[in-house]
Amino acid sequence: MLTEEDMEEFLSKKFQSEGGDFNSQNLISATFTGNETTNSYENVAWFNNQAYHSPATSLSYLDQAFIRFVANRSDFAMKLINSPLPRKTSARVQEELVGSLSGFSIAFNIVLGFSFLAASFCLFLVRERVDRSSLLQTLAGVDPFCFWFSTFVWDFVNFITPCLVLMIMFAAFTIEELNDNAGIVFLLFILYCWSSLPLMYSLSFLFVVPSTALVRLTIINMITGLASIIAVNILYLLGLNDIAETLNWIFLFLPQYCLGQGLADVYTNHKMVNVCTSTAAMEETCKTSDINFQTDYLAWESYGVGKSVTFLGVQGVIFFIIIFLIEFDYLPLAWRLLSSAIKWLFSKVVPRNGTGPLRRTSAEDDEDVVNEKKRLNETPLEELIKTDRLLIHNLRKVYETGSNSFVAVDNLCIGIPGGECFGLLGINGAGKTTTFKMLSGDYKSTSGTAYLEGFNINKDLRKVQQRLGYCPQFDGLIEQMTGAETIRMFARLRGVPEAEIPNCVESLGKNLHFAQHLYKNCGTYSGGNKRKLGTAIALVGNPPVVLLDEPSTGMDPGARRMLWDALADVRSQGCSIVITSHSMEECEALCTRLAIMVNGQLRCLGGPQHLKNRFGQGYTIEMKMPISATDFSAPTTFMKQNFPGCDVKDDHQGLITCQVKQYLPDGTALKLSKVFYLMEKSKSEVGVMEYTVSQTTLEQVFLSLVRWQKEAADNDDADKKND
Ligand SMILES: Nc1ncnc2c1ncn2[C@@H]1O[C@H](COP(=O)(O)OP(=O)(O)OP(=O)(O)O)[C@@H](O)[C@H]1O
Repeated sequence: MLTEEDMEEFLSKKFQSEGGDFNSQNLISATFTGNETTNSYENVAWFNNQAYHSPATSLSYLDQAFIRFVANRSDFAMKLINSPLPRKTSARVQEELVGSLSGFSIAFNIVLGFSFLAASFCLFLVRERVDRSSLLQTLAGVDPFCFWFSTFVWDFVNFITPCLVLMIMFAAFTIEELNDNAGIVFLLFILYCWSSLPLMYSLSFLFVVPSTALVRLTIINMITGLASIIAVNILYLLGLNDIAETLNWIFLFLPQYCLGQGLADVYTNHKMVNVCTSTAAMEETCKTSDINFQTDYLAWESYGVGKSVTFLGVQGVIFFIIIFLIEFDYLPLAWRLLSSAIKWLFSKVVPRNGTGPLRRTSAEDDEDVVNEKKRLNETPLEELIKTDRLLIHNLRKVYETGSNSFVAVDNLCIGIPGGECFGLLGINGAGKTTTFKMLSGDYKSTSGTAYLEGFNINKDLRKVQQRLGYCPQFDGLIEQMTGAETIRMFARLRGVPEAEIPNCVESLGKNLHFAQHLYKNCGTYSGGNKRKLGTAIALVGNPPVVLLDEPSTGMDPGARRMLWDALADVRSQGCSIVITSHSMEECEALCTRLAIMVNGQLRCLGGPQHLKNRFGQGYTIEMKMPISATDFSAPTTFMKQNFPGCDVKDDHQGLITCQVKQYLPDGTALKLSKVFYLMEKSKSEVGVMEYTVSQTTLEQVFLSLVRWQKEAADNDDADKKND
């Protein structure tokens, strides 16, 4: 359409009148102004910038129209070719490098996801270690190599599965840079599993709460992986190649970094290889522009992944060595030696007042305890091994808490023959569990040792553990397994023949009275049933020595008696049992010998009757008075007059309890016949309705001995307050 109007006005009117979309209606136009006489023209080609080729098309049409007009040839036609100039090779390479940033973002996201995935493998390990379940497995004969190998194989299978899914996704989304090198990418994934799993295992030893371990290890993985990759790549982009190269070497010791950098390198190298090997000219340009690419993807130089692959492989070996150094106590030992050296140096620089570890007030040495100590220290070991199945020889444990040391077990000496049930009694904190932990190898003793069937716990711990059944104070069960599965697992570990296992499971369930719960998950068990299962685990495979730490806690009276029967059976078959309990009834029912621990030392040692005879304070007499009686002075006076030194313990609800001394002031023993004669007399003289005479109970012996620990503790507290 021709017009003489101003072009902008013309176009806006046309747009308004025709309506529709401006960009599709108005592509090109032209304005011609000029003077034929002076032969001067000013032509303008207009174009809509939305269309790629509109400038060239517009110019072409304008030129064609102008030539037709000037040459007066209406058939004149022009053909226009619009083609970009060829780009510089270096510009193309640069463009590919910028494009390879998507390789970086793929690597970044994979590392982010793997930070969570890798950390999740520590959850079960921390739980097993803290619940003492792994200790029980070790006691059942699991070799540490076997434990870590099977853990690794299982975790590896679980880890490699998401890696395979990722590779399927690369294929589905046609990420050809990774698909074309699937072998290398898969190798990176395999080696990442190989190195990151043992790293997580060794770090899991630092934690006691599984969820804390998961969160902290995820954060550690994210920081070591993402921050390191970002830092190195930004430094390269900023041209700070020297610093980036140094950091690259340092970060190669981190599995996360190796994986991320490796994947990004595979991606970039693929792009570079494609560009630089497309023509000879490109290859030349790449060489002259110092652009790195490797036709061998496993090359050591950039962008090969040789370094990442090698370092991932080496890391796996190093982290496994660390696990075994921890497992065999070399690393904790080195740490203890280092911290003692630092403490020693520090004490030289800043002298401290103090007399070494806080030793709890010492008990007066009892004759039986002294004799046992003497026997164990003076008899040759070869002789003792013949008579005593378990020998606890000057066992001592000092806990280091911050700057303080605390003696929990103080030179314990006990010999326990085969077929004995030995009770270790004491109030809370006396040191019983610590003793068990040292015997089971859970804790190292500070000094002294123990021998089980001649094997020294400090030198042949594995052999000791294989001969020991242990029911710890806290259950140590894997909550996802049923009771039957748990017993079956421990039976297999202890080498019970496969054919006998079903019978073993059923009989333990029946004897310990929890057969109806055998096929339920342990996590759903009540406290008492958990203790029954814990005891069953300790008894699986008939070990020669069984340690039971408060096995009957939480059991109902019926179940408790069933447990006693089961333990009595086991003892009669020749097994030595060492039991701790707060139930004196249980100790009287089960123990052939017992010791009471006070402040980490033995306060007394011997059979229940022997202890009652030695430490008993005579007889306990209970008198029942008529309900209407309100004045008890007459019976009280009667008792005090007839039984010198009589202690009236209680006088409520018409019930009077008196403690009568076994020996009279002149040293002669009080005869039972005299006791009954006087009590019969009390019926007629002071109106006693009924009476009972009983010997001092074990509980009374216990209370009289441990009262000493309480008093000592109270005195210690008072001293501290005074300080
Ligand atoms: N890991 C530890 N670090 C520091 N002190 C500890 C540690 N474990 C135990 N103790 C302390 O050692 C002492 C003995 O503890 P232990 O658990 O052996 O007592 P226990 O006789 O088994 O008590 P309970 O009857 O309550 O089980 C206690 O004073 C306790 O606080």
